[in-house]
Amino acid sequence: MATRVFWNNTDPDDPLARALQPPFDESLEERAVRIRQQEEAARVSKEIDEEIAVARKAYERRKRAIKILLLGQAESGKSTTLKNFQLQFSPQHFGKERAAWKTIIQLNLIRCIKRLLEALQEEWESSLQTTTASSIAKGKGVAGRTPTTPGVRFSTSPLNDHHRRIRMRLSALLPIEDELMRKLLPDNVSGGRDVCVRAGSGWKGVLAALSSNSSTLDVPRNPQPPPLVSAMKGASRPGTGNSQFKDKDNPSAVLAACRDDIVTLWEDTVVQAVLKKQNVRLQDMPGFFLNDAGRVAAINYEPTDDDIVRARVRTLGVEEHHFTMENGALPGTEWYIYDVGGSRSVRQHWIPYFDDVQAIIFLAPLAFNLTLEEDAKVNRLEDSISLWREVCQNPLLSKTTLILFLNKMDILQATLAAGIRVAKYVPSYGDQPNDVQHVTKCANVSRTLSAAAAHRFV
Ligand SMILES: Nc1nc2c(ncn2[C@@H]2O[C@H](COP(=O)(O)OP(=O)(O)OP(=O)(O)O)[C@@H](O)[C@H]2O)c(=O)[nH]1
Ligand SMILES: [Mg+2]
Repeated sequence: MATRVFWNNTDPDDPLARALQPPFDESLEERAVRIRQQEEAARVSKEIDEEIAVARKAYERRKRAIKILLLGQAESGKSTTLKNFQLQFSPQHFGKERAAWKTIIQLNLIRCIKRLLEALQEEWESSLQTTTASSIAKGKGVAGRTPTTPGVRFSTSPLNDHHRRIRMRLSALLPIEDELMRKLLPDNVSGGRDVCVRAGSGWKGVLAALSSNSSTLDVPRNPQPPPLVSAMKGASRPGTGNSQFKDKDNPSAVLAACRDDIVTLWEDTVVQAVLKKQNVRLQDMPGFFLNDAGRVAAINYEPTDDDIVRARVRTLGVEEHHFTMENGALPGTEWYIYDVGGSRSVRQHWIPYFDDVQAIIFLAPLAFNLTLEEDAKVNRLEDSISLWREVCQNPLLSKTTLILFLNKMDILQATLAAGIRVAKYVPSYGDQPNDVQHVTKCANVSRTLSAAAAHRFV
């Protein structure tokens, strides 16, 4: 058998060749061992050569690929832009992630329900009163009942026992949320009201596996009566072989069991009045799916493309998305899109990506009446403007193409149509007309920035 050796110099004066010479008195066994070692060394060397060739090819491919960095404050729409891009130009890749998004959408719905239940709880607590002789005389009491003894606590809320019962049943969704969040973020980072994911943690794989496992569970197609009730009473125990134990950990089954309650509670006029009174606009929450609850909470729910685009996860860190364009102007080209977290505490992680991308797409939502979630003193529009200014003036980006997307136009139009005045929230806006055209012009500060103006697109 031919043996490949590292060093093939047979010059007797060469010190390395001399050192590698087999000893004169080498036995047959020693020779066999030596040859085996040489063969092993040759195999390892070949493997290393192949790995280097693969890495070089990947490096060349990456060098030729189009690399884009998405920037902007939290909730500016970076991940949504990425999803829209994938949906448009790489639909097969987009479709493969459907299972992971299903769980995120279910979590988004559960978060909305949680906020709704909190608002109801606040209403009950704020309406609690203690009877006094005068309140009894006025006939005040719990819906339809008049307390007759002074010192008894009662509620003056229009919410009644029917709402209370629904709320109790829906509270079974909360442990599901905790459990899913533990699987998504084992280090338990709080994302405030949002579902969070850590970049590079393989969260889509974790969720896709969860989603396919839960669809193979023995779940009732028409959960009547809801399995949830027995789960809440602790009737199902592990090891009993009762499929209802599995159901209580399965988001699809629990949501299906709660579906009618969710729809009933959300559509209830008294509940809507309470939300209005408390100034709680759940429809403005990122990842709002209560209007779709009948569909999303169905046992056989499959997310639509639109659901996936609307789903909300807060990005922590920087996520690299690599895909090949399937259609469009450049089919077959490889793209790397970096999606970053936008909240103030994570913006320092953007810098290492600055010198490796050809273009930056900067998302600036025209949310003039909102403040940052991480700092309620900072107006979102003003933050976007100063952030865009910093990006434009960064010397590391002097050769990078910068593209400004003025985002969430639909929200701007609705806000202006509701008569909300920009100057009230952004004093520097002055007495300019309160219309889309002027707000857009105000946000487009790039015109005033001198640095590398040739590379700015708006
Ligand atoms: N109405 C409306 N909503 C939008 C638009 N673009 C994005 N959204 C919503 O805004 C929310 C935040 O969008 P994301 O894309 O998750 O924001 P992000 O910039 O990635 O946020 P972080 O990951 O926290 O930095 C989501 O619920 C989106 O559905 C838009 O043009 N109009
Ligand atoms: Mg994001």
